[in-house]
Amino acid sequence: MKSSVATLTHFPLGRDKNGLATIFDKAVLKNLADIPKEFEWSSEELVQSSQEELHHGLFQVINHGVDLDLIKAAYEEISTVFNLPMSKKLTAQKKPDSLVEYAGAREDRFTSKLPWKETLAFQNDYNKDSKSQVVDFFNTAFGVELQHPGCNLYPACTVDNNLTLGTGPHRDPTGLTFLYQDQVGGLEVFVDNKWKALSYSPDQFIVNVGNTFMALTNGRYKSCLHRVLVNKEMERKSMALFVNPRGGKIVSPPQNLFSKEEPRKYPDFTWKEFRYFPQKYQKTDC
Ligand SMILES: O=C(O)CCC(=O)C(=O)O
Ligand SMILES: [Fe+2]
Repeated sequence: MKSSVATLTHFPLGRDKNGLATIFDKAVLKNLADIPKEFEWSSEELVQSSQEELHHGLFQVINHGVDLDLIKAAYEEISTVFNLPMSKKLTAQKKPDSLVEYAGAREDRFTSKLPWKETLAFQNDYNKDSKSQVVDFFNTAFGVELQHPGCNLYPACTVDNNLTLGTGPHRDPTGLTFLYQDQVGGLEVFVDNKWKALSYSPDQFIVNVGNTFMALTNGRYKSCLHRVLVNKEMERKSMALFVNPRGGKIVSPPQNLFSKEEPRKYPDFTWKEFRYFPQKYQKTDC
């Protein structure tokens, strides 16, 4: 028998009683008989990418010095938050003066081809005591950098339609994205014209080159095309740290990275102008 929720007009999983908030509730999802059409990606998007030659722009990092117990504790915290009642989570929907933002299926940004996930984003300022080389680099290049941590929960997608994605193919607009995925796996990168799965390892961070870093290196580092598959049995959680320039800082590559033979590939831009462009046109949360 088909679930009646799939017949609601605007958003198949429903809205709150004020009509403002998207309901993307794993308790409801597990009873769906069909995947709502908003979550179906086209077969091209599932298989292909562009013709250009791609370097994958992704690094797997171990020996990073982050305590595994800290990662575990962060995961427990994420579970606590995502397991809160839906009514509580919806109170953290985007408000103009809030740094915390909860969203279900990102329906606030897209109305079709939705990602099968809930997200919680927040913001923290640069830690001046940090000894990290990456932070130092961004600090030198951009003055003071801004970090956006976020976490994702991908509910199990029990209906087997082969068209639903946890996160659709996209490149992050960021400088760099640091990612941690759990044992469920599902993160894939497009390399040598194929999607390649990234295996899970408890001590592994994944670093993606984003479009801003690509522009900063005049295209020497390619930004990474990636996506996340859904899992039929298990829910998946991931944590991301998006490292970006301060809003008003102009992103411009150093002079020695371009010449007559190797001209500028991208115009100057500020992160403030740039960040909302991919949010509008691509499936990404950064
Ligand atoms: O959940 C993940 O592993 C990746 C999420 C992602 O690509 C993003 O938030 O930009
Ligand atoms: Fe991403």
